[in-house]
Amino acid sequence: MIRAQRRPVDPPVLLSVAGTDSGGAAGTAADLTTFAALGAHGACVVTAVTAQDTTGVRDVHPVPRRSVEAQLDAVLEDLPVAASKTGMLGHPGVVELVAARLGGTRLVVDPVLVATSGAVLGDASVARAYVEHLLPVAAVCTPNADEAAVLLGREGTPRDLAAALSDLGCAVVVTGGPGTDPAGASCTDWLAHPGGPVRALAHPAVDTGNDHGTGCTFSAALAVALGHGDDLETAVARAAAHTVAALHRSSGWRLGRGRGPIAHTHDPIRTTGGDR
Ligand SMILES: Nc1ncnc2c1ncn2[C@@H]1O[C@H](COP(=O)(O)OP(=O)(O)O)[C@@H](O)[C@H]1O
Ligand SMILES: Cc1ncc(COP(=O)(O)O)c(N)n1
Repeated sequence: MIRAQRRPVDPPVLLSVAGTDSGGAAGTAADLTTFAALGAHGACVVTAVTAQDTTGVRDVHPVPRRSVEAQLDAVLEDLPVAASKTGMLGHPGVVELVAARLGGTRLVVDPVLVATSGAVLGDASVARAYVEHLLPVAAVCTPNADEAAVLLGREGTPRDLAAALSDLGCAVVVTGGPGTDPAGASCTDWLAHPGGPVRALAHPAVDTGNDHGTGCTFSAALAVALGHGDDLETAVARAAAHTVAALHRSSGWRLGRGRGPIAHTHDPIRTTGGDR
């Protein structure tokens, strides 16, 4: 007798709206692999194609707005998106488009403006569009301290920048690498809710030069946790733990001539050498 098979549970669908990185460390590559590592199905809307490696960005080819719009329509008209995240958007028109389509949903905005290598991936008009259109309708925004200062047009402590950005209407995590601790032993992220207190969230620092794609991985993991229904503090803690574990896995790698990729792998398949 053939028994009726129970239908497997559908994975949550997570959407990445980001640029590609030909070196496979940041952007779409980091987002989709993080979604997969955390058990989600990843959809991706590509906003720009970058020629990039571990040492820097050689070329940026923006995807036309109407193509970004068509990709967004294709995903949103077909798939039950539980949460989304944005990375490099590259053009103010694309920032406005994303605000119109994804505003008010479980949306994590990683305002990518400058790459780790120093390349500008979003100019002043993009920063203005984030402030005017996207941050007021996002669930949470995850700039590093430099990006937070560019968005606000002024310097400040990470705590102060987090509080000021949250006044725009969304929760904010100002992320900090190991440079936030003079001893380099811990990293502190600053979490601010609109109108609420700012909390310092510290975790151990990983001593590594392989951190290209870290911010993308963190914000993608944060979107997965929010898609699961976690509250923001739990989601931030889970995303940080995932990121730290990934940085540990790649810390001994020697890939590329520059800042190597953060690990996107889970349990690597090891070569056993067969029966020898
Ligand atoms: N060397 C590190 N060890 C542990 N955590 C890190 C390290 N570098 C970054 N992080 C964490 O990774 C997340 C993303 O931060 P960050 O590196 O500031 O992003 P970005 O790539 O946008 O600059 C944060 O939670 C931050 O604390
Ligand atoms: C396409 C793309 N998106 C995002 C980043 C930022 O990542 P990082 O800060 O690690 O350079 C990047 N370099 N390229």
